[in-house]
Amino acid sequence: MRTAYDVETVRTAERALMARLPEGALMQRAAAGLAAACADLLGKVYGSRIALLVGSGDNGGDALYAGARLARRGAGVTALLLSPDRAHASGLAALRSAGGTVLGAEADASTGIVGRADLVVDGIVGIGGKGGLRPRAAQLATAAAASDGLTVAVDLPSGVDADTGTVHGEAVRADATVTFGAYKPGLLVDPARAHAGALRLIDIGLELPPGRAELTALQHDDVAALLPEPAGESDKYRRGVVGVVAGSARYPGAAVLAVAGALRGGAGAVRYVGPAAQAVLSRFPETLVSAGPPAGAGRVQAWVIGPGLGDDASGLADVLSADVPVLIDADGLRLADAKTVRARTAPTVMTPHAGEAAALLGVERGRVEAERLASVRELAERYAATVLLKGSTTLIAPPPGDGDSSPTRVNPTGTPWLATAGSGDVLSGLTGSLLAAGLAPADAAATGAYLHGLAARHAADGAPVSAQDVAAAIPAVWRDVRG
Ligand SMILES: NC(=O)C1=CN([C@@H]2O[C@H](COP(=O)(O)OP(=O)(O)OC[C@H]3O[C@@H](n4cnc5c(N)ncnc54)[C@H](OP(=O)(O)O)[C@@H]3O)[C@@H](O)[C@H]2O)[C@@H](O)CC1
Ligand SMILES: [K+]
Repeated sequence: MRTAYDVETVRTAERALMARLPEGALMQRAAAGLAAACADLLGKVYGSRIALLVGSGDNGGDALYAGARLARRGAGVTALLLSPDRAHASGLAALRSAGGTVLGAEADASTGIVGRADLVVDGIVGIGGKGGLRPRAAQLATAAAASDGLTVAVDLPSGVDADTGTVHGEAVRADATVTFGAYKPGLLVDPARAHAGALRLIDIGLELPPGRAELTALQHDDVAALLPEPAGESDKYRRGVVGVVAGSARYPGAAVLAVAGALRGGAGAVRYVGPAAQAVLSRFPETLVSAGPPAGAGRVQAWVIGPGLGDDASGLADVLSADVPVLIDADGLRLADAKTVRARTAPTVMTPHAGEAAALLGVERGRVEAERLASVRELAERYAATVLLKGSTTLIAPPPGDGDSSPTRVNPTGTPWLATAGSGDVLSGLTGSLLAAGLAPADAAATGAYLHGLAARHAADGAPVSAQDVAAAIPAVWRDVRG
C-alpha cells in the first residue's frame, strides 16, 4: 500500500525526528537520496551538465547539497538562486567547495543554462510552498519545460499543492519526483500527479502514524488479499448474487456491458432487470433475467442501478429501499434523490465521472477536475455514501464517520485508454459484483477500479480498446493480481 500524509503530519514527524538527530542530519539523508536518484537518471554523472533551481527554503538546501555530491563526482553543476541573500547558506558553501557555480536566477535569460542542462533539479519550493509560483520562479519552470534534459523535482514539483493536488497556474513538470519521508497527497492526485512523473520515496526515518494517513493507494498484494475466493461449500447465494438494473430501448448496450462487468466480479450469479433482457441473454445466457420490478426479482446481495437507464426511474425506489449495498451510476445518479440516498441504512456506492459529479454538486466540471479530492469528499458527505470519482486518478471517499478508519483511496492503475464509451458500465457491474461477494464498500470500489484500470492496460497494450475488451480482460488481470 502506498500511503500519503498531509504536510502538517509530515512536519510533526520531522520535528520529532530532528529533536533526536544532530543538526542537518535529515537534510543530508534527503540530499543523499536525491543525488543517488539523479545519478540513476543520468546514467553517467561525470561530465554531465546539471542546473539547480534554488528557492530560499530547505527545498533549495536539498538541491544544493545534492548538487555538491554530484559535482564531486565530476558533474558540471550550476545553481540558479531565486533569492541570493536568503539561499541555504551551508548548502551554498558545500556546492561552492565541491566546485559548483552559483548565479542569480536572472542569469538564465542570458546564459540559457537551464535549456542546455542534461538534468534540471527543481528545488524552488517544497512543502513550504504557498499558492501559485511567483513570477521569477514561474519563468524558471517554463525554462525547465523547454529544456532538452530531464527534470527532477525535489520533494514535490514546485507550484503544486502538496495536500490537495491542485495546481495554481504555472508549475514544474517533472520526469521524476524524489520525495522524502512520505508521499504527499498531491503526488497521487491529479492534476498535480501529472506534474510529478515517476515517483521515488526516500526513507529518511520519519515515523508516521498509520491512523493519520490522508490517502492510500492499493497495490497488487493489497488487492490480492481482497479478491473474493469461493470456498468448497460455496453455492451461488453464498458467493453473492448481484442485481443489475440498467439499459433501455435506446441504450441496451449499457445493460450488456454492466452485466459483462458483473459476471467477472466474483458474484455467484447476475440477475438482470430491465428492458434489454434479450440483448443481455444473447450475449450472456448465464444471466438470470426478470421483467421487473426489482423487488420481485428474487434474492440479491447487492444492486447496481443506472447505466443506460435514460429517464426511467421506475426501479429506483425498490432498489434504494433494499437492505443490501447499492451502487448508483450514470443516469441513476441524476435520478436518485439525495435525501433518499442519505436515509439508507445499508451502504451506498456512487460512481460519477467529473461531469456527473459537477452536476450533483452544482458546480462547473472544471472545478471538480481542479479540486478532485475536495469534490469527492464533499459528495461523500452530502450523500452519506462511498463515492468513487472516475478519472485519470480515480478517487474513492468513504462516507463521514468512516473517515478515521478508512482514508480516501486513490487508484494507481488508471490509464487514458479507459476514456472509451461504456467502460464505466463495466466498472459499475464489476464493483457491484464485488459488493455482492461481500467486500466492504470502499474495498469493493478500490478493487473494482484497480482491476478495471489494469484490464484496460492489458487489453490496450498500446492500441485502442473497447469497453467489451476491458470486460474480457478482467479474468486475466485477476489471475495476474492473485499471482
Ligand atoms: N519534511 C522533512 O522531514 C524534510 C524536509 N526537507 C525539505 O525541506 C522542504 C521544506 O522546506 P521549507 O520548510 O524551508 O519550505 P520550502 O518548501 O523550501 O519553501 C519555503 C520557501 O519557498 C518560498 N515560497 C513559498 N511559496 C512560494 C511560491 N509560491 N513561489 C515561490 N517561492 C515560494 C518561501 O518564501 P517566503 O514566503 O519566505 O518569501 C520560502 O523561502 C521539504 O519540501 C523538503 O524538500 C528535507 O531537507 C529534510 C527532511
Ligand atoms: K520542488
